[in-house]
Amino acid sequence: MLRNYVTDQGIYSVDVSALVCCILIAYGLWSQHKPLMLTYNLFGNVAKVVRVRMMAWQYLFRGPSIIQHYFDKSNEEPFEIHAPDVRMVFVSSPKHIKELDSAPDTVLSLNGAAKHMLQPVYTMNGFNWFDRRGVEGIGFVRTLRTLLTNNLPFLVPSLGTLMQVRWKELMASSKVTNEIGSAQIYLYPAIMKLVVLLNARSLFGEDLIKNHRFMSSALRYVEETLLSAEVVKLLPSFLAPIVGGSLSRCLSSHKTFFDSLIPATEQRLRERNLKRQGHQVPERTIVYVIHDLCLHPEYIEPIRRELEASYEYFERTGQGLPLLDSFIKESTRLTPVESMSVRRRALQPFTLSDGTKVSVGEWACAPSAAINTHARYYPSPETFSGFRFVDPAILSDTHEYPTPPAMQTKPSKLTDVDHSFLMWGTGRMACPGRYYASAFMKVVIAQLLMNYDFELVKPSHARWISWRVAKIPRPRTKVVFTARD
Ligand code: HEM
Repeated sequence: MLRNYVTDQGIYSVDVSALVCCILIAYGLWSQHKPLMLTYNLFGNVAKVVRVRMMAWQYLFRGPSIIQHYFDKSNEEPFEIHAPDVRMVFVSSPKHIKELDSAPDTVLSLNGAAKHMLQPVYTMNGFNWFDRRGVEGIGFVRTLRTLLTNNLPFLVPSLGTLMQVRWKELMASSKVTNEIGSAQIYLYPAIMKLVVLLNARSLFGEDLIKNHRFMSSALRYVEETLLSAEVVKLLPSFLAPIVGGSLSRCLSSHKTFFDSLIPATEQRLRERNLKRQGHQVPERTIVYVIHDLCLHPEYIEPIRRELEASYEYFERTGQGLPLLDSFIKESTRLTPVESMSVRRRALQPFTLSDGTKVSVGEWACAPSAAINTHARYYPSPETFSGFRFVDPAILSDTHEYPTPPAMQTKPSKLTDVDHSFLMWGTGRMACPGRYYASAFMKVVIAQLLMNYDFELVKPSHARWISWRVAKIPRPRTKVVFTARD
C-alpha cells in the first residue's frame, strides 16, 4: 500500500504495510528482553481495545441488531455495549430495572442522559438544564401530566379539525395518480410537518401557529438539534467546544424558535421549563402505525367500525377506542422508534446488585426493543397480532374481527407502564406526556382511517434507516391516499 507525500524537496513514496511490518518486527525484537507474558498481555489488550472501538463505530449503524445480539446471549444478566462516545450497561430483568428507578437522582440521572444526547449548550440556543432532576422543581412534569391530560377533551376536537384541513390541503398540493384523485405522499416528511403543527397548536396556542417564521423554524428545530448533537458527540472532546460553538452560531432555526417561543410561553404559562418538552414527539410512531395498517389491512374494517361507534366519546373524553389503542401498541412493540429506554447517566459511581459497575459519565439503560420480543412476556413474540392487548370480552362484542393470532394473558392499554413494555420508561420518571401523546396518535390515525383509504406504494422495500438505537423512517417511502367519498 503506497502513500505519496509532496514536500519542498520532492515527492516521497512510503509503503505503509512495509512500515507496519517493520514496527512490529522492531517491537518483537525489543520484546525478547521482556517477560513473554507482558508481550502477550499487551497484544491481547491492544486487540481488545481495537475490537471494542470497531464495535463502537458499528453501533452507530447497527445499534438495534447489536443490542439484540447481546441480549439474546445475556440470559437477562446485565451486558455492556460501547458507543464511540460512551459505555452503556444494559439491564433487562425486572429486578435490575427497578434498581435503576430506585437509584437517587444524584447517582443515576435521566436529565444527565438527555443532556448528553442533545448537547443543549451547543444545540439549543445556549439553553441548558441541571443534571439533577428537581433542582428547578418538577412543576413542568406535573403540568404535563395533569394539565395537558385534563385538557384532552378540549384539545382533541380542535386537533381533529386542524388535521382534516391540513391533510386536505396536502392532498390538493400532491401529485394525483388517477382519475379518482388519489395522491402520492412522502409519508415521513408529511407526518413530521403535521405533528409539529398539531403539537404547536396544543402547547403554544392558535396565535403562534399562524406565525410562519416560528412554524418553519419549529420544523427544522428538532432535526437540527439531533444532527448537531451527533456531530459534537463524535468529535474528540477538545474539538467539541470549537465546532459546537460554530454550529450553534449557524443554527438560525433555534434562534427564531426561542425568540418567538419565550415571550409567548412566559406570558401564557410562566413556566420556563416547557421549552424542552418538544424533545419527544410521536411522528415516527405514527408513520410506522400507518405502514402497519397498510401491511395488515384486515384490521382496518374492525377499527373503522369502532371509530363509527365511539369516536365521538373519544373526542369528549380523550379516552376509549380499545381496538385502535391495541393496534398502535402492537405496532410500537414490533417497530419501536428506539431500541433503548430508561436511560440514566451516572453522576456518581453505581453498582448493580450483581456487582456490575457503572462509572461516572457512563450510562445504565434497558434494551426495550429486545424485551418487546421476549417469549417470556409475549406469546408468538415475532407475530403481528393487532388486537393482542384487547380485553377478550370486548372482542367477543365486536363483529367480524380477524381472529388474533396471539393474545396476552392480561389486557393492557398503550399508556400502561410495565417492565415488559418500556416505551414510556419506568417508575417515577415514566413519561408524563404519554396520555397526550397517545390521544394525539389516535386523533391522527383515526382521522386518516375515517376519511381516506391508503396503501404503501412499495410494501416490500426497506422502511427505515438505523442510527444508534433509532429507527428513522425513510423519507422517500410513499403512500397513496384516496378520499373515501
Ligand atoms: C410517542 C411519544 C413519546 C415517547 C415514546 C416518550 C417516551 C419517554 C421516555 C422513554 C421517557 C423517559 C422515562 C424513563 O427513562 O423512565 C420520557 C420522559 C419524559 N417525557 Fe416523554 N415520550 C413521548 C412523548 C412526550 C410528550 C408529547 C411530552 C410532552 C408534551 C413528553 C414529556 C416528557 C418529559 C417531561 C419527560 C421527563 C419526565 C421526568 O423527568 O420525570 N413526552 N418520555
